[in-house]
Amino acid sequence: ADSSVTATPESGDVEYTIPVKIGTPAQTLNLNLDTGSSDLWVFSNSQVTSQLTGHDVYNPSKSSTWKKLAGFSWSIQYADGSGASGDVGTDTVTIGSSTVGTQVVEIAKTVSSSFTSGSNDGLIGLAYGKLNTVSPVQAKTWFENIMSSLSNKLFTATLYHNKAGSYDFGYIDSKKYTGTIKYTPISTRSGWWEFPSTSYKVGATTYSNPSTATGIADTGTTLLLVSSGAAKTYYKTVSGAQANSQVGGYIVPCAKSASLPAFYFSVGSNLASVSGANVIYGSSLGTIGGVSYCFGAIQPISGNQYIFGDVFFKQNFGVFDYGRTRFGFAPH
Ligand SMILES: O=C(CCCl)NNC1=[NH+]CCN1
Repeated sequence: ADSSVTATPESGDVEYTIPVKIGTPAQTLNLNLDTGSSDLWVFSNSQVTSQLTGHDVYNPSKSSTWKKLAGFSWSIQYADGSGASGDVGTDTVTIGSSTVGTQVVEIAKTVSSSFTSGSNDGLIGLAYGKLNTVSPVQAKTWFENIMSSLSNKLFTATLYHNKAGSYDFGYIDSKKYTGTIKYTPISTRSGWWEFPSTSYKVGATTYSNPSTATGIADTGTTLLLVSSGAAKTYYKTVSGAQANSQVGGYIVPCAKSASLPAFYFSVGSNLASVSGANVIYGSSLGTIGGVSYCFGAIQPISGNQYIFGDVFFKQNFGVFDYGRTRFGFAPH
């Protein structure tokens, strides 16, 4: 059955979690819906208790429908250096009113410090199953398991700054965006929701990326990670902006002044944009010369696979169309 679930921004819009019901009776955990990975893993009672403070925990021994997969394991490292690993089983997993009766659930035995101190109780990865880390047999994602029961094999993302949004499964709610949805074919070779991103625009000038440059639509990444050239070109136009090695990236004056232009970047053959106001990320890091500075939402990444994270989705409705191997967006 098609369904919708609330997407809650964790502090500072660092990530967006959804309530996921696992097992019988249902144990509800708040998972980070991550279109940049493909493992469904949860905090569990297999971890040392010092890792569990402040988290909801899945205890498979309390679920009558849990089945352990003996000899299976998982271990994942994310691009931001965080990671987790543990054991594997199956159980019933419900999001909204959509239930997969036998979903591979990866229970954590250990997680890295950023997860211990973070606000999620695990991740639900909705990229392609080919990125799943379960061994010796890779697992399908929850979406790959549910999609044949949906009206359309797609899900959409509607995220906001500091306000509850939603993920919808199986349908497109035309009230959630403006204008028309622009689609681009996805190349599934890598397993990510990946498409060409060969240009960007700052002010009136359009610049080229390498012809092989791509971007991925990644709700599990907080910011907009672009080429070093694009970041440099953008911040050159922002009075007061600077690359700050102490902070580890570009910082900008927090005052929402008009001097922050929009940043445009190609998603396939269409241009997407992030407004200047959305380039100011989080709250003040401190003052320099009496001016309070904030972290920039546009930051450089090495290589030519850019990562369009939550900053993109705070301004654009996203359509992950698995059935037609395409990604679509429209301003919201
Ligand atoms: O790992 C990535 C980048 C894929 Cl290129 N996104 N997803 C994620 N989940 C937790 C931290 N980051």
